[in-house]
Amino acid sequence: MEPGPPGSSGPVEPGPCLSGQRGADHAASASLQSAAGTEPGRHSLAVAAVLPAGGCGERMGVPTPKQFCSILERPLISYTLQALERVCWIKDIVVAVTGENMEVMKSIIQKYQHKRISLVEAGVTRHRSIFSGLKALAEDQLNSKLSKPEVVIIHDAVRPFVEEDVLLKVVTAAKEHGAAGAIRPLVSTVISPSADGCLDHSLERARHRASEMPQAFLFDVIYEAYQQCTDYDLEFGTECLQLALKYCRTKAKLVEGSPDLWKVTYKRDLYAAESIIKEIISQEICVVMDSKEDNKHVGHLLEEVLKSELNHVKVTSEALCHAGRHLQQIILDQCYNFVCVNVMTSDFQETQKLLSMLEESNLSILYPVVVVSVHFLDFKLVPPSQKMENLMQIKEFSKKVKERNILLYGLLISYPQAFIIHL
Ligand SMILES: Nc1ccn([C@@H]2O[C@H](COP(=O)(O)OP(=O)(O)OP(=O)(O)O)[C@@H](O)[C@H]2O)c(=O)n1
Ligand SMILES: O=C(CO)[C@H](O)[C@H](O)COP(=O)(O)O
Repeated sequence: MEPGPPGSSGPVEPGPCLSGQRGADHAASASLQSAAGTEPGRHSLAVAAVLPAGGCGERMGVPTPKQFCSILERPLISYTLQALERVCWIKDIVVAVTGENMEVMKSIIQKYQHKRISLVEAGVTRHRSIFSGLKALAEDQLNSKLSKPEVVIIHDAVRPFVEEDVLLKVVTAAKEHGAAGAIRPLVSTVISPSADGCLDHSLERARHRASEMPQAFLFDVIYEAYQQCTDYDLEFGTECLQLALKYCRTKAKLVEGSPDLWKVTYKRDLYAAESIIKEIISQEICVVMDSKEDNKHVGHLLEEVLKSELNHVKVTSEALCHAGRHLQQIILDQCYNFVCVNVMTSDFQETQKLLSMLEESNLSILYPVVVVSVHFLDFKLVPPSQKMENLMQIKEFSKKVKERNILLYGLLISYPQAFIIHL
């Protein structure tokens, strides 16, 4: 089966793998170590993850398994992998994929430069796929580059919005209780029908919860539970926490999760996921200026206009020329939109500086970063050949940084005309 959604668009531009750590990672990492009763720098808790990705997505109703459907030109599973991969304390990520989709998965790993991933053959049910992943992590595997973790996270490949804090919560709770899982309040009431299709009984909604993912387990607990499972469990079971309870008498700790943990199931969920990503990346705009002192800098005026026009968007401004410490922080705080206003020069040095900072930050690994480079030219004084040169230069930069998931647009302004070049 070929990857790509119904009517899927052109090639996907990869974002490289995050190599550095963000501040949040350090904090989470440190608290994981302390929760695990270890000290930073010494032996820390060994954590791995198993991602079942062997389903066919029947409910989505499209030929492509949903984990390979594209959202903003990138396969769904790549978002989920990246969300786990950026958590530095997850050592190995084992993905269960059908033999049929093994090559597709390999090409996604290569294209998006995913790291720390091992592939195993999925089973015919989700439980069998998870068991296959756990077997690969068990210590009795010959010639395996994987080692048995103390705690294993299980997370569906089709839940792309998993944050580090919930992973940390389930892992620390699993360390203490043996098992833990994310839950959400029920949206609808659960009822039980009788054989004749009539209501038998209804559950009190406030007393029940929806079980979501991620879940985490002491590896020995969940592996033992899967080894003892009946074929019926493996065929029809839908709840890993239940297996730990049934076969290891381990009562899972339940952890409140965020609404974004829901599982992409129906076609409309792909649109919902796309909207969530767009919302995440459109929360802030930073106007970058090429001079600090000038209060009348057109960048300040633009900032004011954007503030009054875009009510729900945080608008900040920062000068690039003063070592950019604040700008570094804005990038670290995950601002995805920049308008670089150049009044002092008509060359692209300032924009290039910003692009270098963005490239170094790895911000664009998960989601695209947009940069609009604004330049003022007096078209009466500047010969057409220079205008052309400027346009070509923006186009060249744009091509180069697109490979890094940075979308560069150029705006050359001369009164009274304005050109926007959509590159
Ligand atoms: N034999 C299977 C079946 C499911 N899964 C995975 O389990 C997760 C959650 O399952 P579900 O949402 O039910 O996925 P599908 O089985 O693909 O969907 P459907 O039930 O609509 O066919 C998905 O990441 C899916 O790929 C798996 O690894 N192996
Ligand atoms: O929600 C879950 C955790 O309990 C699972 O994702 C769910 O049970 C998967 O089941 P299915 O493959 O039947 O959709």
